Amino acid sequence: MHPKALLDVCAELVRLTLRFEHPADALLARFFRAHRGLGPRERATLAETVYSVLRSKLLFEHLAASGAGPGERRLAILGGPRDFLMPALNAQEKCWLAQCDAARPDDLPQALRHNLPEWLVPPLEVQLAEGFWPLVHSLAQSATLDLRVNALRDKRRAVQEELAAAGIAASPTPYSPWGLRVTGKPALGRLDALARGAIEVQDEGSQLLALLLDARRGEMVVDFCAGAGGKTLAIGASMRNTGRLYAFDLSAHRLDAMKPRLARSGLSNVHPAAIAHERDERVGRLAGKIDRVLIDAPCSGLGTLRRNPDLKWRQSAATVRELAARQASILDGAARLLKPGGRLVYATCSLLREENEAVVEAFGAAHPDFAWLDAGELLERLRVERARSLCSGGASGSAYLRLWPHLHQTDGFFAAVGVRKG
Ligand SMILES: C[S@@+](CC[C@H](N)C(=O)[O-])C[C@H]1O[C@@H](n2cnc3c(N)ncnc32)[C@H](O)[C@@H]1O
Repeated sequence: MHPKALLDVCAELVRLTLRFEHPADALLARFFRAHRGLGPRERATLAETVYSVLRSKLLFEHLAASGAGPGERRLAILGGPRDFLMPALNAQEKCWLAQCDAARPDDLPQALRHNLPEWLVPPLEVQLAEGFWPLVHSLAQSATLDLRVNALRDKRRAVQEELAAAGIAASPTPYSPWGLRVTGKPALGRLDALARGAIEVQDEGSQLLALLLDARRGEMVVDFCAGAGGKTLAIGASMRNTGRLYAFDLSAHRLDAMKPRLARSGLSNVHPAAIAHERDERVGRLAGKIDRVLIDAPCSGLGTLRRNPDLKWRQSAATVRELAARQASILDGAARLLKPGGRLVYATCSLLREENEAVVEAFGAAHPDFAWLDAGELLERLRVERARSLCSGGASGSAYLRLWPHLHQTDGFFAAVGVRKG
């Protein structure tokens, strides 16, 4: 496609994305399905432009206030990869872009440097203090590409060698015993390791949540908010394909997406089931019978801003408040499943205390029949390197798993581990 035409398409996609009617990744996927003729380079340019505009929206809107032509075209010019789009610009646009590039970030107001919505800044500043700006900088980077090796199928070392033979460099993840971190963003679609279920794409942080549940052979386990099964697959493998693993979710559609992954993985201990709500009859029937429950609660997703920068504009203080109420209700419903001595892991990919510590601490205050385990100590016992550096909170300073992009190069995650007293 000629750069001029490509810039027009970039501008149109920016316009559609900034309506925030659909998640950016879904919008792009639909657009690419409808325009199958687009090559990999063109797709990459379009995606990079849209994501860059979402990441730096406040700054770009400020810069785009000068210049001429439609606003979304100016935003697309600011966000687009320079080498590819430069030939599409007229002389006036080139001159304007050079002026924009000359703006010194340090001279700009804070909001144009952090590019976060106003409501999100105080809770992050309070929590992170001097870590606030390192977090901001890490959110401007793209996320790493991590794989989880399915221990039922292969050893991590063997898969690493297989990838190397295919020209893909990968090294063991620093914390997860199952993970490989791939160098760059190679296409993985045609790899035999993927087809035979030896690997799944999964952020190292997600792997650590499944590890923390520590589900054992022969146990009765529930993945309460299983979605398309990212963590279900990891838990099923850690149970060595024994026992019974129920994968619950409200969305039958998401559970359906788990099926081909399950088939590849070789797991036969997983039982997906759609539930209507957290007090569903199915949940009631299993009350008091379950050894371990993972509650990977629906959340604001603010820990995944490197991958989903639109979330910071789609969420608000009000949606976070609503989510916190839903999370409390789901935790309450799911906890009933546990038998005495049974363990729950409550987890989110949110950065906010309101969806994390506050939910768990309110639940703890209302349920004296639950004791709380130290996540740092548990991960240490599971032989995770520098386990306590992944955790914070409580008297020990390592009560909760608390992963941050700027500290751990994972998505942001929270997890707390509770046990029903015997
Ligand atoms: C964070 S996502 C889960 C991601 C999934 N565990 C994974 O690893 O791929 C949260 C999921 O919770 C589901 N959900 C929302 N409300 C629920 C409820 N009341 N009971 C069970 N699942 C629920 C959503 O449909 C969504 O799939």
